[in-house]
Amino acid sequence: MSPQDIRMSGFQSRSTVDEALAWLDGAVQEIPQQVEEISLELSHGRTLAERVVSQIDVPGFDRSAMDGYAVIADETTGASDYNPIRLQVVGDSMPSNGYSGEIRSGQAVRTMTGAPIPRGASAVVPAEYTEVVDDNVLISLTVGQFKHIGRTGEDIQIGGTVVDAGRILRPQDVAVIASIGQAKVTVRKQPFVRVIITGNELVRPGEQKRPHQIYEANSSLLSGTIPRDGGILESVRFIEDSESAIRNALLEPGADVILVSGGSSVGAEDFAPGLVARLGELPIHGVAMRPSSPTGLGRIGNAIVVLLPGNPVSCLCAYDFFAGRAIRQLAGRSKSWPFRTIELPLGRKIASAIGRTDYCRVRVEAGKAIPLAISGASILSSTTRADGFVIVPAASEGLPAETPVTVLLYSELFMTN
Ligand SMILES: Nc1nc2c(c(=O)[nH]1)N[C@H]1C(S)=C(S)[C@@H](COP(=O)(O)OP(=O)(O)OC[C@H]3O[C@@H](n4cnc5c(N)ncnc54)[C@H](O)[C@@H]3O)O[C@H]1N2
Ligand code: MOO
Repeated sequence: MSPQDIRMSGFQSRSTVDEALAWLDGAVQEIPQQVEEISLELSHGRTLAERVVSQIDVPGFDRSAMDGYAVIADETTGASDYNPIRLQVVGDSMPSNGYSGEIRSGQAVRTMTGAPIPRGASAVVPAEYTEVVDDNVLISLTVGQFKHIGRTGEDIQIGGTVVDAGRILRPQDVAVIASIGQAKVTVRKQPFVRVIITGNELVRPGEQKRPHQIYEANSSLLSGTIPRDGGILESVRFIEDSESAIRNALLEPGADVILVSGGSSVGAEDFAPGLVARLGELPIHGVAMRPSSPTGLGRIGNAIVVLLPGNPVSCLCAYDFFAGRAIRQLAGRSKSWPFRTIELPLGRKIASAIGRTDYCRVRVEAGKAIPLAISGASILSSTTRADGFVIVPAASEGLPAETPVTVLLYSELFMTN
């Protein structure tokens, strides 16, 4: 056994969650930020790396906001149902095909929504307040200057910032960038995340299993959480518990983050910790938390490696505490939790221990956060019965019933940068 080999000897000491997070954030920050230029249609949900500045005014010309008649506003003064004003219709202004002349006193131009306002006109009277009589139009509404005219640059002005860097692009952000004629944007690269699933007892869903085998669930979990956090699932590799196979999967280039599920602990077949320590570094292995205490954090070259405990709840918990946070930051998102929260009183006490952070699944019922009774780290269904979770901080010995707590809601996502 190498000096770092703790197999079958147990964790000698554990890092605190804060220490683990501090190492992780530091390691992520050392990785140079990478950006790429992509076409606009592919940019939804991506993090904008450079602010977008408009080279044009939008609209680029004064345009009609109504179907109706472009007029000289002053000439409608006093117009009403009882006192319509007669103007001569001298032409049409259509979108993309404006009226080429200039309106003079006593004239109007039939105009459509979005069409350029003819020279000389200063307002639009909507069709509802007009009546056509031969070549003339009767106007029964008094309109002020620029009424129903969309002014040049009223939406976006030349040189104005349209969307700031750091924004996770929403559909309307992408649309506004399209509206200034830009077809590409520079965004943060998404990290490639490799998932290595270890465990000789695992069988893929859909296949036959023998009595002591179990169906593999963690890759199904991670293939949902990784894209949620802005990562790209590079590959899922199902690997036998053999040192050389795990070593190859760790060393192959192409991943920014490597998640190893299972084999994180101190069992005889738990090869991953020793390998990561020897191929790179594993400064965190064993965290004072429940579940997920065997979690490991390290790196090999520029790739961040997270050892996720095999127990599915621990896998989810360790992913959310550490892996997701790293992936979000690499994707240019916030390191904070991607869940909406609510404050509720606890329905029942939660036991904990000083020095240990607890991840406690709760149901929300009748305005209270009810801790789930059966909630061991192997009870995956506890996470589907739960609405969210409460974090009991290391400084706390536990929380009595009625304590106000913050519930992080699994199904209400909240993405920020
Ligand atoms: N001496 C010690 N033993 C253990 C400790 C410890 O501190 N000292 N910690 C325990 C805790 S806590 C956990 S969690 C586990 C984590 O161990 P591993 O990461 O090595 O996980 P495995 O042994 O491979 O698996 C644990 C459990 O989960 C099932 N599993 C594994 N992978 C999957 C998967 N992809 N899908 C579904 N289920 C999976 C596996 O069959 C086991 O039942 O270590 C304890 N031991
Ligand atoms: O992380 Mo293990 O967390 O409790 O079964």
